[in-house]
Amino acid sequence: MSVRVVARIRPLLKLELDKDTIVTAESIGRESPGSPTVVRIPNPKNNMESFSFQFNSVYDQDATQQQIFDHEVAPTIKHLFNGFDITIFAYGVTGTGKTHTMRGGKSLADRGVIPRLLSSIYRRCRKIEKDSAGATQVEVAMSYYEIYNDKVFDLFEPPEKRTASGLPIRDNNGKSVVVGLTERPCTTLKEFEQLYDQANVNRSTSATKLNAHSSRSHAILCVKVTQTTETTVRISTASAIDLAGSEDNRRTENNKERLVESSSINKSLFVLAQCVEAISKKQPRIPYRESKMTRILSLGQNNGLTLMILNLAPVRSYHLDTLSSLNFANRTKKIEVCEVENEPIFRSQSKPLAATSSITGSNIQRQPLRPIAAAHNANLHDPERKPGDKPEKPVKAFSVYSDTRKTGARSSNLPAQNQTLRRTEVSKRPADSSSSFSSRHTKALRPSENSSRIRTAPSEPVLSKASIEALISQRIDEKLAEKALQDSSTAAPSLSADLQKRLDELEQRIDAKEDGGKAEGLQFLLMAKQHQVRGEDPSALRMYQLALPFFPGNEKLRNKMKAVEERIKSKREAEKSGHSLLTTTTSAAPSTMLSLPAVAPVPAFAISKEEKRHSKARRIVSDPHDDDDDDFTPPPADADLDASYASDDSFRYRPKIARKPTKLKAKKVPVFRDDALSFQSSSASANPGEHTPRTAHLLRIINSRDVSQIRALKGVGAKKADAIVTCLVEMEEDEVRDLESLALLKGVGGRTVENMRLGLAS
Ligand SMILES: Nc1ncnc2c1ncn2[C@@H]1O[C@H](COP(=O)(O)OP(=O)(O)OP(=O)(O)O)[C@@H](O)[C@H]1O
Repeated sequence: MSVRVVARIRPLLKLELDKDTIVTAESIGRESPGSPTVVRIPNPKNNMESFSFQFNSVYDQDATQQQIFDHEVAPTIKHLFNGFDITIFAYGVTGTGKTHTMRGGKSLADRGVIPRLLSSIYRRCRKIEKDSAGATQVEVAMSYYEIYNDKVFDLFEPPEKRTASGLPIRDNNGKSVVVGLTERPCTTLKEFEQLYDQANVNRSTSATKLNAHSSRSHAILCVKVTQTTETTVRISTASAIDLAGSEDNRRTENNKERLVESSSINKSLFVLAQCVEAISKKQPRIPYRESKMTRILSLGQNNGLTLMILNLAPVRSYHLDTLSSLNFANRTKKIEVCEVENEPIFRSQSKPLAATSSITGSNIQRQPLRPIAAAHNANLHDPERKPGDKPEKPVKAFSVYSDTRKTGARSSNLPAQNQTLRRTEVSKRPADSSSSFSSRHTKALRPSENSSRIRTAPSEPVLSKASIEALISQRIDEKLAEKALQDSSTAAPSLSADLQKRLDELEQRIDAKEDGGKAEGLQFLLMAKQHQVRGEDPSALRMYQLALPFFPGNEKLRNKMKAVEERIKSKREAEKSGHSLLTTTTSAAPSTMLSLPAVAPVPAFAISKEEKRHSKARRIVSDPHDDDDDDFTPPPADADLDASYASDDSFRYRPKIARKPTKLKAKKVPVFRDDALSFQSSSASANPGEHTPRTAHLLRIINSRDVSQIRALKGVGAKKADAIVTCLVEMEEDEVRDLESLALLKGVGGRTVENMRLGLAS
């Protein structure tokens, strides 16, 4: 099923005026007036026009905490107890009410999703224990942590106990887990409240111009529910995530410390948007690993149920930020998550219960995914696939709805994404086709041998012969599916397999270098490179700008930025002169577009020329019945260069317009004299066989891309070695084939090559 997305418009704050309200909730068509599903917002270019975005539900300013909980969260609780993980996260710009929604206030009426969730969980625990006359025991334990400046900190630990690098994240059975988190058993609501309040004191919050109590971190609360019967143990987790809000630093007037926090927040949200974009475009690489938040959230990779609460401010001062958020949410709602329950562990064959008491660290106990679900989602068997077809999408445990408009969508009252169920609908279990948590009947619709075994009377043998056989065959299936997944992933599209590998290596290096600022800076550099590789120069420039504070005075970085700036400038000039039609469209962009956040958190995805032609048609002009599900795609701003860097335009996805690969151009370079051979500057790649042993050795070292080996070469320091590897990553060719090509790498030059070569023992 897809991620359930609901929007909540917060009430006006003290200094906000009613006349500035621009965001409203509306119902469509035949739906009852009491259940709005559309957010309407004016076109920033033309107030007479409006855009509308449809979600599963929309809550207006007067919606209460109770309503949000009762309609959106309460229905998920029975699924939690049926073995599904649930993820609830609040997303939105700073000051839009995420913390209010998730945590809420102290009074009963003001309590947010989290305390209500816990209250409900405890109620259900008691009921289960009572109904089973004590045969089923339910334990609740919690861990609570924050991601601050891309580092993970345990909120159950006081700040003075934190290490500078935070807690590491590891992959465990395809799940990202934080190693070394405290897990607190928590048996009553009162106990929970004490723990939670205490932990929140440790959370990084601070006053900004936009919010007196702004969260400076992403906070993740994991509630582990363990149900134990005489024969089985079933563990499921509810994760409630209060994301930090994106910020326009020109509006916040943040100081240096806030700026660093803010750029980290914005970066992680930007990566999240990139992940959503990559998923929706079925790109082979989803950049989850580029930020800790996306790794942990694993949107689209996590199993179970996912609810996103999109928090919106109603007023004009948030106009563009709100559009950005709506755009993001519009894409997110199309992500399909795999609804897989955590199978019970049979106590007779599992480790003792004590060993399963932690969901954190490496000892997480979870049954593998059901092979049928995994295989289904991994597209392992596509009978219609022909040899010449495009490569299949990479193996991820999700599938994605098409962005394209579906004809006939209006004929149904169901939210648009639920009308577009395609291939998954056929083979998925019936529960998957439901759009609403409340309408699922998991147990009844998911008969499985295991679940029937859970209900086995205690007097029966723990495992019958048939069940052992079934278990063995299930394990074999799982192993086969696992292997197929691995095989399939290695056969992922080779479009840029090599490049991909190098990027991954770079990522791993960054991961390994969790040494504070530098790793952060390297992350930005990595992202810059990725953008550059994709031909998205404005985004690359933005990332270089974000990296700059981490490498102050780095001339190379500045030069790189200059080069990118020039490239953008000339591209724009070429566009202006070559595509007058396009220019006409872009010049229509509103001036307000230029005032988008300096670090736009969410890309306003650009449209292709073809789409641009239809963009008018996509806008919904005062038509309350129009349930157009397409993205809001404002035309690109006709920004002058500098302004465009600061605009969303910088983050627009540009269709790949015949990007020129980085080729080593033949230009005049020094003549290198080796012991026996000399290579002329303009010579094509020399045959490696012609190299002297020393040159061949040097090229081998360079092509190893091993920074430590390269750094050991004469005249090459750490920075230069890094720069060389960076160039190699960006390079179109597989390897450097001769000394001339080596000298052409940025920052190398003839003298360095000569030094490197002479420094090697012949
Ligand atoms: N539904 C609501 N009812 C009443 N007040 C609200 C509501 N939503 C938000 N507020 C108020 O708006 C202000 C900002 O809300 P909150 O701190 O929850 O925003 P946020 O999105 O978490 O911001 P940040 O990302 O900076 O942490 C707070 O004063 C909060 O009390």
